[in-house]
Amino acid sequence: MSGSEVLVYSTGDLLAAACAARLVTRIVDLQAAKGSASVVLTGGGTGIAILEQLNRSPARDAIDWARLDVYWGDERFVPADSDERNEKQAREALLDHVPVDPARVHPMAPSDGEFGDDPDAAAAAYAGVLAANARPEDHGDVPTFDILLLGMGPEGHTASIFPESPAAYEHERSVVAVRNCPKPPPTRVSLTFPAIRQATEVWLATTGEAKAGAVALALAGAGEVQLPVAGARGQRRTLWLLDRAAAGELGKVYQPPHV
Ligand SMILES: O=C(O)[C@H](O)[C@@H](O)[C@H](O)[C@H](O)COP(=O)(O)O
Repeated sequence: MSGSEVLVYSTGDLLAAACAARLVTRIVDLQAAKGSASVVLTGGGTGIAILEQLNRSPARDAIDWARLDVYWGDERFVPADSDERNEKQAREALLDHVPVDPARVHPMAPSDGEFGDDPDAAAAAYAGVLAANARPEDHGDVPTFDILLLGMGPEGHTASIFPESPAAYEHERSVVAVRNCPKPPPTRVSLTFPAIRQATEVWLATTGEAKAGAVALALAGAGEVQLPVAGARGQRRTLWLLDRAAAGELGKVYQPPHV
């Protein structure tokens, strides 16, 4: 995966804290430069831990929260009040504790929302939200997200794009419904590769020995259909944030700059 930067941290907690610090700095710089910033959040333990660390950061309110656009890379298609919801977890970890502008926070629909139990309708609606927020300079129907956060699974899924799944072959639509996911819950809504690759920067944050093989394969150039995380690239930057365990197999194929 050419052009990837890899940062390795001694523990997952340090990774989450360091990623939170990076987010503060990057968002503050973006807001100073262009008056606003946009981030795409992810679910999963590492993604939520980053938000929890950001909420605890002494520099948290250096961010102008009212000028931050918040999207999600994927969502579990469950009722709004389900603890499985990425949105609910993100709100509890961070968003409910900072003065975001509700009009600039864009969750994906729940299974008991206006689209009922129809994940295809929820996906189409989110594609419409992205299109409505895209500007002419974005050259399409997806905003150029400033920072897109992702996690990954041991078999190489990212967002809710799983190996050899229909979503891994999707290159037209920006958002799709995902069914029969190996990682519960089984039904989700997810950005596709074209939407993910619209981001200026993609930050992949993962921890644990179970991910080490997929990390090494992705950085060695595996294909995105068999290993979707290999397809998660930013237009200008793809940054991998790993703990030592997740970087454990890199020695065989990749020598990251250890920090
Ligand atoms: O909704 C989800 O489940 C996530 O978007 C998913 O892609 C997650 O980021 C990875 O499965 C990693 O999860 P962990 O960090 O918990 O291993």
